[in-house]
Amino acid sequence: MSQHVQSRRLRAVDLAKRKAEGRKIIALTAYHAHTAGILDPYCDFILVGDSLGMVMHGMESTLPVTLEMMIVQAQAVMRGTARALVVVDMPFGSYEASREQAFLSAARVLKETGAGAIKLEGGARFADTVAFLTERGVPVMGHIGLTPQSVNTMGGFKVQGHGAGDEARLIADARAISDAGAFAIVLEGIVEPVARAIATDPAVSAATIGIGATSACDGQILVLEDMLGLSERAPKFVKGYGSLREHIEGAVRMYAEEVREGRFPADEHTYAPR
Ligand SMILES: Nc1nc(=O)c2c([nH]1)NC[C@@H]1CN(c3ccc(C(=O)N[C@@H](CCC(=O)O)C(=O)O)cc3)CN21
Ligand SMILES: CC(C)C(=O)C(=O)O
Ligand SMILES: [Mg+2]
Repeated sequence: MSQHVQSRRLRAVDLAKRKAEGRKIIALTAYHAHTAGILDPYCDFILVGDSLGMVMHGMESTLPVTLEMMIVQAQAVMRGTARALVVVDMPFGSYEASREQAFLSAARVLKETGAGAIKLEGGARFADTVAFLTERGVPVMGHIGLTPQSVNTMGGFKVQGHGAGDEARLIADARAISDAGAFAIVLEGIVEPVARAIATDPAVSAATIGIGATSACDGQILVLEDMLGLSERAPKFVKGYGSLREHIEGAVRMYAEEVREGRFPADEHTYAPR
């Protein structure tokens, strides 16, 4: 009898194992079906991030993003992918009020999109929420350090971990979220030695995913439009792997020129009568 090998999506539990295996976790954000499809063979997980508010909609922060916006883009990313785990950000206001609010919002995301996990921002104070969700079948990715939804209380998008007190707080945050059952934790905008201490902490069993953190993390993530060179401005931690802005501008300039001069459309772009 032949064994039928069914290809399936990676799951949160598969990524959790990577920490022990020492095989790096590759991740990028995506908000659209087609870009997500390009990433799918290369990424272990694709994050539908609430950064979509800033990247797609020109918002000044991620605060105005709604659960409905996240669900619509997560549906698009699910349609465009087959292999990668899809993780969806819980937007500001959809999970902080109570563990129950968090569960109801997370359940909507999993039911309406088919995504395999959610991500929420916050440290030790959200440990009970992480445990509540995990115990009820929702895989949770944590996110500590520079948490953009706290821009108003942080006083800007400020790198975290300066000073011994802040280091101790971040280490406690990582341990609390990990102990609560998070399968992974995003470490964003944390000074390198502190991020390294967390990523190599034997008391942190969750896989660590860095963005502006340290190469010692179990994986890395960037906002796709930033690394492609499409974003107008990108944080210092971004490496440009492409220059899409110039590429798009060049194409649009040529198109405008050809339309102006009547060189587009040419014969091959028009219909002859039958
Ligand atoms: N396009 C995009 N890329 C991101 O990485 C991203 C978003 N949007 N939106 C949500 C958050 C906001 N993020 C940001 C935004 C700005 C900085 C920034 O300008 N940081 C300063 C250092 C600030 C300080 O420590 O005082 C820098 O120079 O990088 C960092 C992260 C990360 N996330
Ligand atoms: C930057 C990543 C980690 C994120 O949370 C987002 O894109 O919203
Ligand atoms: Mg986010």
